[in-house]
Amino acid sequence: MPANEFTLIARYFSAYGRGAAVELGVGDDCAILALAPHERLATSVDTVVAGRHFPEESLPEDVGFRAVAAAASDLAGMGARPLGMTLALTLPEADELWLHSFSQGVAAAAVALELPLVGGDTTRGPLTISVQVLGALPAGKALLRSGAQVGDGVYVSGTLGDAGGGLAILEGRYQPEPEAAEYLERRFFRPLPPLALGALLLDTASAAIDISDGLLADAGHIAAASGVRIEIDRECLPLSAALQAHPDREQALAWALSAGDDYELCFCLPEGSAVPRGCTRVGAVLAGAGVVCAGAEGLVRGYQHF
Ligand SMILES: Nc1ncnc2c1ncn2[C@@H]1O[C@H](COP(=O)(O)OP(=O)(O)O)[C@@H](O)[C@H]1O
Ligand SMILES: Cc1ncc(C[n+]2csc(CCOP(=O)(O)OP(=O)(O)O)c2C)c(N)n1
Ligand SMILES: [Mg+2]
Repeated sequence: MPANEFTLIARYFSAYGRGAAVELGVGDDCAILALAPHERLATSVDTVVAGRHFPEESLPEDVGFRAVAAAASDLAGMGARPLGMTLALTLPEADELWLHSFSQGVAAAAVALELPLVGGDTTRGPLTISVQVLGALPAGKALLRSGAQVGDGVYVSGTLGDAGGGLAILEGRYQPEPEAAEYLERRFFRPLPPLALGALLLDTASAAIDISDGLLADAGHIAAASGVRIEIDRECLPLSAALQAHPDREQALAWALSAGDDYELCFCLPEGSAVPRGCTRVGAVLAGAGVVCAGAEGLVRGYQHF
């Protein structure tokens, strides 16, 4: 007999819900999560669709991991402490091999990012995966897009452009050495948004955003929300060893500026602030509007869904 939706939920999605904040997880009308006194709830949802957010032929385990990480990235961008997540899943059929592998990826991300799976929804239709994340923010603190001040430095975490390179490999547009290929594909499928860095920045950063659409586009959201101009220096962009080995530096820089899928942070710090480990200064906040980057005039900024 084919499994019904409750069997599928029990089999694949009910075992990853334990966490310090979880009072009630999968199985009732709502989950119940506890906030500490003086904390507030931060929440965000992101959907991923085959062929648009990941190649159709991706391994289900990678799809599951990536969907959770992409959603968790917004908690990092806000400085929120992860509490838990819910998963809304629309499936064309009850393919248990697919579900087993997918749920392993979700579970791996749940552990890595400390986001217990506390609830969700399972329906039939074209494959669509939505992850809602729940986080906690201390009273009066949050990393908003709107606080950048003229004179601040602009920083990013980690390295940029790796996922763009990974997608190019998956789509047959780039063939590096096997070691670089493995690293770049992993950066596409297994991003780890820097949640601890987000929380650390709550006391120092004037503004922040997670980089999902590419540095130029996402820095543009800070510039617009803060009423400032941001200048990015292409030569300062942090590139991984794998991208530095790219024979065409222009292509590597283009990925770092505009391919997106990085799930790193872009943030602004007042002059003289200590720079967190693993972060790089890439530009400055000036009076005016928009994002300027010499040498990047022709690049498309941000992924357009419509
Ligand atoms: N259908 C919608 N209804 C209400 N708010 C939405 C909807 N789609 C997006 N938003 C909100 O618009 C803002 C920008 O969305 P998006 O670009 O997806 O942000 P992010 O890159 O952080 O995921 C966010 O605050 C998001 O919550
Ligand atoms: C097959 C495939 N093609 C293209 C991309 C590139 N891409 C798709 S959506 C996107 C931006 C982020 O997605 P969005 O739904 O806008 O997420 P949000 O900004 O809301 O977090 C990027 C860079 C991809 N990840 N996979
Ligand atoms: Mg979104």
